[in-house]
Amino acid sequence: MSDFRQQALDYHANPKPGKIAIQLTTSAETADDLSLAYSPGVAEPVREIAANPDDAYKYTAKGNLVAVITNGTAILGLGNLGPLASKPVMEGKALLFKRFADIDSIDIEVKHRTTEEFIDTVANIADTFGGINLEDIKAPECFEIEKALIARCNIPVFHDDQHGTAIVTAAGMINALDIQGKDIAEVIIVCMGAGAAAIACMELLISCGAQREKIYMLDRKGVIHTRRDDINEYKQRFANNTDKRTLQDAINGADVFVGVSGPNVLAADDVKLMADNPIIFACSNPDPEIKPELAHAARQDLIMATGRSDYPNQVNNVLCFPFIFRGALDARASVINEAMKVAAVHAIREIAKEEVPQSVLTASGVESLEFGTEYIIPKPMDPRLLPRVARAVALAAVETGVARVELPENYML
Ligand SMILES: NC(=O)C1=CN([C@@H]2O[C@H](COP(=O)(O)OP(=O)(O)OC[C@H]3O[C@@H](n4cnc5c(N)ncnc54)[C@H](OP(=O)(O)O)[C@@H]3O)[C@@H](O)[C@H]2O)C=CC1
Ligand SMILES: CC(=O)C(=O)O
Ligand SMILES: [Mg+2]
Repeated sequence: MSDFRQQALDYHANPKPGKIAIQLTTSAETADDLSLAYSPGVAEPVREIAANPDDAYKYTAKGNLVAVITNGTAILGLGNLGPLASKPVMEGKALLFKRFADIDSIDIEVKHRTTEEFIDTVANIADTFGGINLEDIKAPECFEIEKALIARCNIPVFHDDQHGTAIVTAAGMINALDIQGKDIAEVIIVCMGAGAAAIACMELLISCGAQREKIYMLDRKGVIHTRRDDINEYKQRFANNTDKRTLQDAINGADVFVGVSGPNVLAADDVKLMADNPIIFACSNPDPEIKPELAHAARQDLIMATGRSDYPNQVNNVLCFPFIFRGALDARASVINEAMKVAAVHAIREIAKEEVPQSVLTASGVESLEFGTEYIIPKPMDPRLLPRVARAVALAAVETGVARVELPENYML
């Protein structure tokens, strides 16, 4: 067994199995404590909440509690390995919520027969939580699931693989285009993958100025074009009126490659076909569409990003979901809307242009980081992400009328 594999297994097995636990927040030592925490004292908040459901935010952990919910149908780029196998990833998301935004979170892996059954299961438990982070649910079901749950729940429901990924991709892409001297409205974009992450990433890039007809989206069968009759309604939106059929057809002369598909689908020879100063976001986890070493060997003028922590330029939804939920929970937003997402894009990308704190350099094991080809986006452990992104998101919630509490004027300042 490789050293790294054993290290990863040991990390998950020790000192206790898994990565999260529950901690008490009040004293529960004495008989007096117990009479308050449990019977008879617990009856008092029960009565209050029964009379006024909003008091659940006052007397329970609801307001700082996010459920990470999956059915395990698209676990990273590993595919449909079922709910139980997805548990380490979901515990990982809970770890990240706590580590980066002090949000308590619990993973819930749901077995189900039909999409309706999944939706019912989540909708029926939603009131327990302050927010729901849907994770690793494959397309196209993920679109219907998220839409139905947003309609049925009065707390934010956010499919991280769609919107978290799109927000971070847009933030990194705007900066990368800036560095490469390219105009988002002019660039030819190849998107490998046509699932949850791909559709959301391309829609957000279009909102940021990219031209739909300059996007070539590919699934396992090749380019999605207007003469295909085997594509769902979500892929249909990206059907390009083109004669291009293969990855090689599409990437010839392309400025940008965004990979949200699977491992090793982009060859060094494909990279050589791209336009000058190309950008490659190979975001499949754990193994990217192309290894950075191979891509850099093929092109000197490249900006390269992956979803991983062990290469420069980590384009990963961890840069978004803890912070966007912090802002949404603090504003008690009823939803996470477009304005909140766009606010997150700009808050994230601006940080990369500023001087990097020493704590980030130390945690990254480097002497310096400066906005440029090897540093297009902040590191996840950057302490500025929490206040900046949460504030931008919460203010956007207030401005768009979805906040349900007043924010202190100096919130996160
Ligand atoms: N870095 C990050 O932050 C994130 C990265 N991702 C990565 O994106 C990938 C997709 O995730 P997600 O969108 O949630 O999953 P989905 O199952 O919703 O979509 C997967 C898509 O990728 C396509 N695909 C898979 N393998 C290949 C291949 N070999 N060649 C071409 N297309 C392929 C599928 O094609 P078809 O439609 O034909 O089946 C499908 O369109 C994963 O690798 C995941 O790790 C996802 C979220 C965040
Ligand atoms: C990062 C992530 O959410 C994924 O790869 O699915
Ligand atoms: Mg995911």
